[in-house]
Amino acid sequence: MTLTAPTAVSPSSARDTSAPHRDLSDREVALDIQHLVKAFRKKSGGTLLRPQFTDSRAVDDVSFHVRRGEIYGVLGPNGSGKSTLIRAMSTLLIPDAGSVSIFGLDVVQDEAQVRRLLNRVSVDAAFYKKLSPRENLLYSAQLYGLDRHVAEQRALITLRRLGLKDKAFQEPLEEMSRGMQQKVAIARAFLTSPIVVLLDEPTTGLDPKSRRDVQEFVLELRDQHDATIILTTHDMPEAERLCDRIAFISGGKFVAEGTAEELRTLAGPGKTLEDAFIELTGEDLDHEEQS
Ligand SMILES: Nc1ncnc2c1ncn2[C@@H]1O[C@H](COP(=O)(O)OP(=O)(O)OP(=O)(O)O)[C@@H](O)[C@H]1O
Repeated sequence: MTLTAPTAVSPSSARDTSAPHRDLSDREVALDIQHLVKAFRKKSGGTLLRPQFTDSRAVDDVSFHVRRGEIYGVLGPNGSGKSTLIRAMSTLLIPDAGSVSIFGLDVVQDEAQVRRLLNRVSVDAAFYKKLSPRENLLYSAQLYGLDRHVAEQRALITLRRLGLKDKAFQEPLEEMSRGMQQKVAIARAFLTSPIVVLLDEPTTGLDPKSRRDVQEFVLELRDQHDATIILTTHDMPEAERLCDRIAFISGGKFVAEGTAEELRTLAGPGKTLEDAFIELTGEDLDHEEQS
């Protein structure tokens, strides 16, 4: 199936839990992704001595743009290519074809400048687990070339905002819950005051309170810090609550893109976003998640 760009929006009788529609069409383009392809070599057969390999496209000819201040969601099951897309946008993977530009800078040609503009939070954030959040963040601040004092203050403000107690700032990370560690990962990403934030499944595995803390922080970033945010998720209510526009990804391809309401409308009257996802991709998000 090819990318469907919904245009006409008819009233939907489905329960509308989505973010209020904001018209961002006059804003400048923050991210422009054109025909992006990233493949990985996978063993496809042969023998132990003569293995055969084929290239499998994790991201397959994906094009989209995101406007300044927009929250853009990429919704798809496990293995659909979300993380690969985020890593290609954040200079961690070199695309095989196509381009990613961030405020006019190319992620391959202008890598150093791009890294000053963006930061990424991933579900598998790496830390020195025996050290405290404070020690981890000060170490990162040093790598970023930031003033220790400024970095510490900035990290404390973010952690407090995310609901972490000051006391936890000094405890070893290995003693903290996944939710708390994720908040530390977010605080670390914000040390550099990025204007583009790539959030790869920021709430996966979090308890409801931590999930809500993180979601509210994302909205605050958008409203108070003029950040442009790309967010991947499997979570339909999260996508509806946070995202101005959503893309459905399946098998490395964008299958549809639009506001939550537009996507629901594509599936028909009275349909939910989940119904739309199943109808447009032929996949069930929950089922994929379990498998
Ligand atoms: N470094 C790699 N080497 C080989 N194959 C990879 C690599 N990274 C990802 N893949 C493959 O690319 C495909 C897409 O993976 P990706 O991690 O981007 O999906 P995802 O949607 O983020 O999944 P999840 O929700 O489980 O994180 C999968 O088939 C995966 O096995």
